[in-house]
Amino acid sequence: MNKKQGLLLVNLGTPSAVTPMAIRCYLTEFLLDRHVVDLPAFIWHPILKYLVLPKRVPYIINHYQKIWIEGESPLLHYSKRLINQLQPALPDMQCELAMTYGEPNLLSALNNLTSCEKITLLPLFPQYSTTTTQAVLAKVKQLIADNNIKINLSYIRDYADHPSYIDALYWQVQQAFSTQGQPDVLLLSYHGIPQRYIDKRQDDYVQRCQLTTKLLANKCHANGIDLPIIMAYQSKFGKGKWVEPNTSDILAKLAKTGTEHVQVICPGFTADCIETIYEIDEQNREIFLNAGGKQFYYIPALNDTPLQVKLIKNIVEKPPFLKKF
Ligand SMILES: C=CC1=C(C)c2cc3[nH]c(cc4nc(cc5[nH]c(cc1n2)c(C)c5CCC(=O)O)C(CCC(=O)O)=C4C)c(C)c3C=C
Ligand SMILES: [Fe+2]
Ligand SMILES: [Fe+2]
Repeated sequence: MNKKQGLLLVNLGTPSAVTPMAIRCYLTEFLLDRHVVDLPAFIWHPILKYLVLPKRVPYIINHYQKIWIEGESPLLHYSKRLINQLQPALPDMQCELAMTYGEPNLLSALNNLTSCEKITLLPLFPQYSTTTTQAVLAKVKQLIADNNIKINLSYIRDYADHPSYIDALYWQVQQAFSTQGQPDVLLLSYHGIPQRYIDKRQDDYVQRCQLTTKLLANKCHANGIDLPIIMAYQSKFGKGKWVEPNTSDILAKLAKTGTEHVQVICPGFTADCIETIYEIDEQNREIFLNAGGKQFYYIPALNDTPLQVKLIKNIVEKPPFLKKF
């Protein structure tokens, strides 16, 4: 039986294998998207091909190798598990997963949903950014036009301040504190973006991250968690100024000024991936401990937990900013 309603979850994308070719393919598609890198093509294309990829692919492949789970990238692994948990929780909806770049393919997911009367598109980026959410929206629009797909599609711009999202983060923090003890500082680390996108595109990403931080901090403080809750931006890529402060700088500074125990949560990542498992839990852990810190704990992403399933169910049932395509 065809379901009347459809739900399309879209995450970023990840290499399909830990081979130089697969990683090169993934990075090429991702980094050629003008929502991600906006440099003029005649400058950026040769830089990417002759400078960035020959350096980045051999560097990043070792890190992907270490984090690979059951034959696939963690981002894909957790996103697939999430959709499998979500489908029985939303029995009247047909749930599909796609990636902006690579597989599962966005066009196939759209085609699978054409028999639904109403479809909700939820980009899995809690904080809107032109580099992620807008990239999904533009690609979906293009695919619909190019393939003459007839669907009734609405989208959720983001859910940075959705009460169920703040609740889910709060419970994740609570759980960490009850198993690891309360740290001296809780650091919220969000993926960074180039500063010029904030200025040129009126991207409100930073405001959306600040709002999540404020609401989560209020919730923690209202529930008797009395410690500094701060935020920073990670994963700087390439030259040029990115939004600040930088996560690694903050962790080094905290350790040098006497903070012994830090816990880090990455609220912008719906699924654990190279940027959390390697960059935060390995690279930034080392930075903190080498600078004199004593205890570091990375609080996992919501992944396929019941908290995440409930969160998405609530968002879909009470959507914020539902917009027509
Ligand atoms: C100019 C480059 C980049 C921008 C802008 C950017 C924004 C951005 N990215 C995410 C989420 C993820 N990024 C991931 C990996 C990743 N990101 C970049 C570059 C930019 N990201 C690169 C080159 C990579 C690949 C890994 C690497 O070489 O370091 C991932 C993980 C993918 C995986 O396979 O695990 C996620 C998720 C957000 C939310 C964001 C802006 C808000
Ligand atoms: Fe990224
Ligand atoms: Fe990175």
